[in-house]
Amino acid sequence: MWTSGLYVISAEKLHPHRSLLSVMEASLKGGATAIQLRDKESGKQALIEKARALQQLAQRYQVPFIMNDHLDVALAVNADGVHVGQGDFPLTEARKLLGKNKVIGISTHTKEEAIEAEQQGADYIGAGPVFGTSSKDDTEKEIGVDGLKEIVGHVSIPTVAIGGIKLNNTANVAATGVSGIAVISEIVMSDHIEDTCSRFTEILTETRERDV
Ligand SMILES: Cc1ncc(COP(=O)(O)OP(=O)(O)O)c(N)n1
Ligand SMILES: Cc1nc(C(=O)O)sc1CCOP(=O)(O)O
Ligand SMILES: [Mg+2]
Repeated sequence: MWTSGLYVISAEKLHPHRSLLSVMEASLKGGATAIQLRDKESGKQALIEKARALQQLAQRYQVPFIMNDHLDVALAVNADGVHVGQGDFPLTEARKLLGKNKVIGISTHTKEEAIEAEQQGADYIGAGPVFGTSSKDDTEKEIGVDGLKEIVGHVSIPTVAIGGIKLNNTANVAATGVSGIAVISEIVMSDHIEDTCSRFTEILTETRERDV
């Protein structure tokens, strides 16, 4: 299942000297199991062009491409899914427009939000921020590994941990029983993206093998 791995989220402004496509392709070469376009700056036309290019790239690597926030862009490029936040397009309305075969993920910060997300038919939840992050301005309070563990224990759909996830804390995050992890800065700002992604994947696998 793609949610059981490394979900890489874009942040073009963090790598001004490398293109969006080269960064995301390096992530895929390193083993990313899903990619998301997260872009708070571009207008709709540019978003559609970037999303279309990433959808085609993801298809070549046979992983899902998820569009953040913009359901209309997801529909325009036939993305594999959309990720919405608590204040974004309502999940139940998104499902009516996207149908049951597309992926819908939603951000959650508490066990109550996670339970509601599952009841409303989310395919996965993003749970965070686990740790402090500088990649998003308006985050909720850090939930820590204990908060993450609590969320994981209350839902059966896959939980993807997000927020401040680095190589040096991934083993602790993975030990909570999360399905996978979503990462921005540690990957897109890396000088060796492919190797960094491979290392994330190794740590996830090692932790799972140790904990069975
Ligand atoms: C996998 C994943 N989890 C959480 C988020 C955050 O979504 P949201 O709360 O809507 O915040 P923005 O990313 O839109 O600023 C995410 N994008 N992906
Ligand atoms: C996009 C996003 N959403 C979060 C949430 O808690 O919902 S934290 C976050 C930023 C994650 O970036 P980094 O891996 O650089 O910390
Ligand atoms: Mg959002």
